[in-house]
Amino acid sequence: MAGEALTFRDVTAGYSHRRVLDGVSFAVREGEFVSLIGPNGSGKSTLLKTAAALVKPVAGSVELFGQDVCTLRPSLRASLLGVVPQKLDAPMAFSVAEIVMNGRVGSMGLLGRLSPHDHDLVERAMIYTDVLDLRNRYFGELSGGEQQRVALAMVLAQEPRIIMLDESISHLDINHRNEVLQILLNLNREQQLTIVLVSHDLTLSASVSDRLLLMYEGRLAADGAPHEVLRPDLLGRVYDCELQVRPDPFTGSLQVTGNLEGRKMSGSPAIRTHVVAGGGSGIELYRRLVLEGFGVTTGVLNQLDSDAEAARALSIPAVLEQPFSAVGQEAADKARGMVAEADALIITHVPFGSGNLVNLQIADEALRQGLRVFIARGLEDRDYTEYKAASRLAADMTARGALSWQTMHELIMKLQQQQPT
Ligand SMILES: Nc1ncnc2c1ncn2[C@@H]1O[C@H](COP(=O)(O)OP(=O)(O)OP(=O)(O)O)[C@@H](O)[C@H]1O
Repeated sequence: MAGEALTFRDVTAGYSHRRVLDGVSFAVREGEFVSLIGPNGSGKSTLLKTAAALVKPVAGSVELFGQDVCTLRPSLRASLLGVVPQKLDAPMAFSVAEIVMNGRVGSMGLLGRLSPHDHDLVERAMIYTDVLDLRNRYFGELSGGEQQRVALAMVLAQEPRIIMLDESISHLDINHRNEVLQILLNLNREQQLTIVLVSHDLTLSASVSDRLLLMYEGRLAADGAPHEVLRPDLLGRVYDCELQVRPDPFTGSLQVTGNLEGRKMSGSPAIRTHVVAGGGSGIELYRRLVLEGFGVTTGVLNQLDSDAEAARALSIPAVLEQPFSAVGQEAADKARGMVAEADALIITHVPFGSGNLVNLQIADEALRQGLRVFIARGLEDRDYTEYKAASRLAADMTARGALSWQTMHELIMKLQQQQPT
């Protein structure tokens, strides 16, 4: 069995004021083709940077072929690992050929010259990636896709034993993307090159990879064969949306698709929601509810609150109170009128104080009248009312049938499951 090419042992890493990776452990064996997937900001690029020793772990260790990456000499590290970044930060006034030659710098002799063998490798890398015709052009004047192919050529010329690609094929047109993938697959099969591909294309990742690593909020949420990782329930939790997974009828490879058909069908809003928000706790939810085809009203919010701004931008009817004022009788009654038209009332992760407690009391009245009420979990941690009045009321409402929610995906599933008949 092949040895371990890349090993992460309980790695915690990040930037000066921000921890991103949190206890990440996995091993990629030599000759494996692995895709690293996960939502934006989940830590994929940071993981790649940690593997390349550009980010140093604050705990745990990273090994390349059994050697601690932080103690490897840069030239040895370059012979083991090549990273194709999302965007190559190369001097714009360098020619394509000069940049690709840069891939051989680590192996230059004492005289600092490239050997004929080096020149052959540079030329082959340019042929593989279809940039030979661009060899005399300035890097800065190339298109995004052309620049990505040059970056890949530079790493191929480096002849590393592991190649990591950070979304590096996303800008390529379909022909070049397929060609690059074919090159990677050939190198993987014929020369046991280990590949780690960061990709947002789950279908593509499933079709080319032996294994998928799924990142979520800086941790490894799943590690396994595509059919073990691409499970709708798991993807739903991680991506916070509904995804379908089916085998391709011709190739058998898994295909992951969003539920756009459902969205297109919803003409007039099937479910009208009233959202109790504030302090920015509603922005993402408003957007999501509107995109999913729900009717949305909101309030009572204070004018100038970021939720009030978001509601205005999304044309969501809102009841507003003066800035920095407690919710008054007139606004509360207007909100009651809106709630009377709703099929469900949602309380976000909004903090409660004496000024907005009335919003929770309106929700309580609605619950008593049979409206479905959804309360974001953890209200006790956001309760600034005297004697914890808000948490006590919320607990009482929960005992009388109010439902709790944490993620938007969970909330939307619950809203859809319980459509009014
Ligand atoms: N140089 C940096 N300094 C501080 N924080 C950073 C830095 N680079 C990234 N981050 C933060 O670290 C988190 C993880 O970012 P990272 O780029 O690793 O995610 P990703 O999964 O690659 O995202 P994407 O899919 O959007 O490329 C994000 O919250 C990001 O804002």
